[in-house]
Amino acid sequence: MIEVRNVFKSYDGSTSVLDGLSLDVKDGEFVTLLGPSGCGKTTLLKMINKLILCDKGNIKFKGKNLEAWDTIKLRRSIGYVIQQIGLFPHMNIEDNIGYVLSLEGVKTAERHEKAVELIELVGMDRDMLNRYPTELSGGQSQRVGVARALAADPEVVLMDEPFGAVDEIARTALQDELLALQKKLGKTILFVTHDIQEALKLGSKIVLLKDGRVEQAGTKEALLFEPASDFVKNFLGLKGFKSILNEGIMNEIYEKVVSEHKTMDEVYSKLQEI
Ligand SMILES: Nc1ncnc2c1ncn2[C@@H]1O[C@H](COP(=O)(O)OP(=O)(O)OP(=O)(O)O)[C@@H](O)[C@H]1O
Repeated sequence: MIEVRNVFKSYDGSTSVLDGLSLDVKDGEFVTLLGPSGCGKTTLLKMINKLILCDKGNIKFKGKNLEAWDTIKLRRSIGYVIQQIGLFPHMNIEDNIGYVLSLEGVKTAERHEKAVELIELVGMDRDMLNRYPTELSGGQSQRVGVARALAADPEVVLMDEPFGAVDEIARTALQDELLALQKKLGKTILFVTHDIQEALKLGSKIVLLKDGRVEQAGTKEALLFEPASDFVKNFLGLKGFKSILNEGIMNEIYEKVVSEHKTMDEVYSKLQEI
């Protein structure tokens, strides 16, 4: 779906932000892009959406070079969700979601139908369509951002720290819903995050960037158990392990310990046993 080959980018003509980056995103894949602040994650997403151009290298979308794509057509095939989702404050939620469709000349009744379908798809009540952006919580705004990005039925959705500004409970719910949504719709997703647990939870493939290049790409098991470098090992570290344990093992340990009413000493020796 997306092929990035040996891409270079410098904003100031001397420091490389992307430094020979290559990356593949396959049809239906959920790829999470992880890396230290400033390593070029947002730059790469903007490049795929033709918001900025690379200095050298090549990017293909569906087998065709980006230069050969009509920019408007490309952007309609690629949904884009960012942290400050930028809903239009003077439009209600229905019009926000249907904005791209209105540009395409889709009639009001059809836009309404689509907005109802999408708002319910992202787990919100259709009554919310009449509200204005200032009347929504942070988590609800992000859901609307996802609904809006899906309105033109894009094949790919680029997401740049979409859940960065919401609290942990809303964030966990949004992550679970996004996973369910991706399973249902089969969209290809490229998701930027600086949160290690989020990257490992969501991605079927995790790509760790360092200094504008891919340090390692693979499943979470590959990155955790076969790190390509000390950087990968140290970057994922204990947080990475904890996020695997979260998926059941921690629960099992907790249930075991709680149900057996151990004293702290007993708990400690039990944990050592495990
Ligand atoms: N328009 C710009 N002009 C000049 N420098 C820029 C511009 N946009 C980004 N940069 C610089 O390029 C580098 C990479 O930025 P980018 O936003 O791609 O990183 P990132 O990995 O997404 O970072 P973060 O995790 O902090 O969001 C940074 O050093 C940033 O300061």
